[in-house]
Amino acid sequence: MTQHASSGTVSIRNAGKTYVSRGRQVVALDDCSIDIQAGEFCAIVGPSGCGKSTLLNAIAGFDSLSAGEIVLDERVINAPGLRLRPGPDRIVVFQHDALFPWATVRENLIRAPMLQGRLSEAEALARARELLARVGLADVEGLYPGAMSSGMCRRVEMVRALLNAPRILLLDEPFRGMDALTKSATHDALLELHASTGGTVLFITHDLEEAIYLADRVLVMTSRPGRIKRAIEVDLPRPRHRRMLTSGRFLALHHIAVEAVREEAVRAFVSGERELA
Ligand SMILES: Nc1ncnc2c1ncn2[C@@H]1O[C@H](COP(=O)(O)OP(=O)(O)OP(=O)(O)O)[C@@H](O)[C@H]1O
Repeated sequence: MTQHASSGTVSIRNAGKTYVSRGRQVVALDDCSIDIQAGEFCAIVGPSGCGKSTLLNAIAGFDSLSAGEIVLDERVINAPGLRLRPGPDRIVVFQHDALFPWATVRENLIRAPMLQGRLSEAEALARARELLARVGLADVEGLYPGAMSSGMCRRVEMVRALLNAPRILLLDEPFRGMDALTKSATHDALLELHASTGGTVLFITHDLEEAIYLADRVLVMTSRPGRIKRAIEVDLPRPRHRRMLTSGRFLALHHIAVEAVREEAVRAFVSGERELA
């Protein structure tokens, strides 16, 4: 099961992405560079439209870079002209529901590893049950997604992603729109899964509190064209607990992140005004 998870080093080197839409060029990323260590939990924050999803999609292999390269465990996975190969080594969890509605939780979980021949049915089921128990869902395997809350579905999706033992788990605002209690329980489920599987995680969010609570490093992106403006080391101990949210250190980190993002949001606003002028 852990054939990928012991690795997961990502190098983003001078990445650039320019979209051409209706004859107009949009430079989403420019000279964006960062190294992410194996097992590291990084959160990416930044103003709306700064290129966060573009970067995540480039790592996932959904869209090509226009410049630079992305290297995963010494293999170039994205560069201009390179044939992209998205696969189970890089799994994305989105905000919207992605479970098969016509299949039970058990079928949703064990299908891919069995079809790929990586795990037998018994192995997949044992691993699925172990991970479900870790996120407080020991008794849901016979349910259909329609019978579960969004928070439960998102936890099952994270378990499904990790059953594929990805080198990197990519999450694009997966908890957006959840109520505070559900969000908090889902944070702790993700932390538990990260602690027990040890894989690399890249998590996009607008919620700076969430970013600091979960991550080892918070990467703040500039306004478009996006690049990494600042990497904030989150030196809070693990395991994380909700009571840390009110600690002096947490509040200091939050202040640093808010200021960094605010600066970029203002810059985006000003450049938007100039574009309109
Ligand atoms: N397929 C596309 N074609 C043209 N422009 C695009 C395309 N996808 C994204 N863009 C533009 O690229 C820029 C970056 O978009 P992206 O979705 O990566 O930003 P983001 O930081 O994830 O935004 P948000 O926080 O609002 O989700 C935006 O200006 C967006 O309009």
